[in-house]
Formats: sequence, C-alpha cells, structure tokens
Amino acid sequence: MGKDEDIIKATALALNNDYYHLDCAECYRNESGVGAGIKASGIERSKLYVTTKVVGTIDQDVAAALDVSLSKLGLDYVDLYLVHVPFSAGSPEGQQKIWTQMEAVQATGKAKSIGVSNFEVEDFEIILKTAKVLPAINQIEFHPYLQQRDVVEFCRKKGIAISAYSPLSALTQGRPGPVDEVYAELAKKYGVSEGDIALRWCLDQDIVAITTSKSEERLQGYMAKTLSFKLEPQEVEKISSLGNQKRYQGVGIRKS
Ligand SMILES: NC(=O)c1ccc[n+]([C@@H]2O[C@H](COP(=O)([O-])OP(=O)(O)OC[C@H]3O[C@@H](n4cnc5c(N)ncnc54)[C@H](O)[C@@H]3O)[C@@H](O)[C@H]2O)c1
Ligand SMILES: OCCc1c[nH]c2ccccc12
Repeated sequence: MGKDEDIIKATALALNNDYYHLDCAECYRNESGVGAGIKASGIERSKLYVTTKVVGTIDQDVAAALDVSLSKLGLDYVDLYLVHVPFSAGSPEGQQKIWTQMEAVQATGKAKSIGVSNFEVEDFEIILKTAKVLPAINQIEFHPYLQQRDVVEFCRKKGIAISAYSPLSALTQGRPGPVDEVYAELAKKYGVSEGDIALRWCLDQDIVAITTSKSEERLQGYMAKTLSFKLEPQEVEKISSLGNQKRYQGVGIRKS
C-alpha cells in the first residue's frame, strides 16, 4: 500500500473513532493523505480541529507554505498552525521574522491560532522581543523521561498551552525503566491500560496529549478509558519523580 493510502486509512480510522484533532506537518508529507481522509469521511469541517506545521527555514514564505498545506488538506483554514522547530530559521532575527509572518497569516483567517513546537525558553525569549501575538501553544516531546519542566513552567506563567508529543514513550521506547512498576500498578487500580495511565499523566497536568495508533482496538480503548478517570495528584507526582531518574529523548531536538 502506498504512503498516502496508509494515511487515508489511518485518518478514516481515527475519525470513525471520534478523534477530531488531526496533527499534520509540511515536512511529514501527510497533508494530502489527511485531506483525502477528511474528504472521504464527510465529517463537517466545524467538528474537526486540524493542526499543521511550517518548517520555518530562513527566508521561507510562510503565507505561501500555508497555501500549499491548505491545498493539500483541501481546507480553507487550519485551526492551528505551528512553527515546527526553532532552529531552521538560522538566527534570532530569522526566528523573529518567521514569527512575524505567522502573525500575518493568522490575520488573514487562514490559521485560526498560531503556535510553536520544540521551543525552549531561550527561543521564546527571542521571539517575544518582537512578537505582537503570543504563541497559543508549544508542542513538545513530553513524557516521564523528558519532562522539560523549565519550558513547561515558563509557558504556564505566560498562558501558553503545552501539548505533548510521544506521550507513550516511557511505555513504548523507555523500557525497562523506573516508571514501569507504577504504570502497571495504576493500570491495575483503575482497570485501564498502561497507555491510558501515560496519557492521563499528561492530561492531569493540563497538557494536551497527541498520540497515534493504527490499531482500532487501541484507539477505541484510549477514547473509552483515558477520559473515564483521573489520577490522584500524588499519583501524578509519583510518576514524575520516578520518571526524573531516567532521560530518554526520542526526537533529539532538545539541547540541554
Ligand atoms: N512536533 C514535533 O516535532 C513532533 C515530533 C514527533 C511526533 N509529533 C506528533 O505527535 C504524534 C504522536 O507522536 P508519537 O507517535 O511519537 O507518539 P506516541 O508516544 O503516542 O507513540 C505512538 C506509537 O506507539 C504505538 N502504541 C500505541 N499504544 C501502544 C501500546 N499500548 N503499546 C505499545 N505501542 C503502542 C503506536 O502504534 C504508535 O506507533 C505524531 O503522530 C506527530 O503528529 C510531533
Ligand atoms: O517532527 C520532527 C521534528 C524535526 C526534527 N528535525 C527537524 C527539522 C525540520 C523540521 C522538523 C524537524
């Protein structure tokens, strides 16, 4: 099966299972497949929340990049448009220039909200010197083995939301590790899967969790179970403190 067909199938599976937030990116080349999946689903645009990202290279024309993304997605706006990584812009001035262009595309209505991804505190300090619009969100790698508390705290203070990518990493990439036991113990206590515990640990810190699976059983399981319970604050804290004993970075962007 071709890549687009896989993406169309995965999109249809997600939409049929009540997942309405779709996370895409210019550089993942998944926008055409997601667009075809949305079209085939017949789901009303207003029910969907579509995010995509611009790489943000030096001298990139952000408005033109967004037009290409919209055309691939078959949409006339995205709900959220993100600068994918801080470093592609090459310099602090480059980063500021990209953010100014993000503000301009938001003003056209083609991106309802604008934000960033993989930003550290120093990247915010650079763009906030010239920003007129605060980024709505920072999408970062976030799981017990990469908690990024400095940037999470910075964003909380500024009113910038956080979304977690690779939220299942302690389960899928980081084994054996110090949270294995507490994940298992809490899954048993709540009658859910360890994946539900991993996602809940994000949600119970007011962090949006972005996950993916091609398995309908897992997608249904997360929708049914993750939203049906809450961890106690001391359980969230226990996972955090055990998680701090190990570091695992999947995407490998964070510098420190
Ligand atoms: N902004 C960025 O730079 C960036 C980087 C990476 C990913 N992302 C986004 O975040 C999304 C999620 O990231 P991810 O895929 O790393 O997240 P994730 O931690 O949710 O891992 C998903 C993977 O785990 C597998 N899985 C799900 N449940 C499992 C279970 N119970 N046991 C074992 N395996 C299981 C799935 O099949 C899938 O391959 C991506 O689709 C992408 O859109 C963004
Ligand atoms: O999601 C992948 C993140 C990433 C790592 N290196 C990059 C370079 C350009 C754009 C995105 C990325």
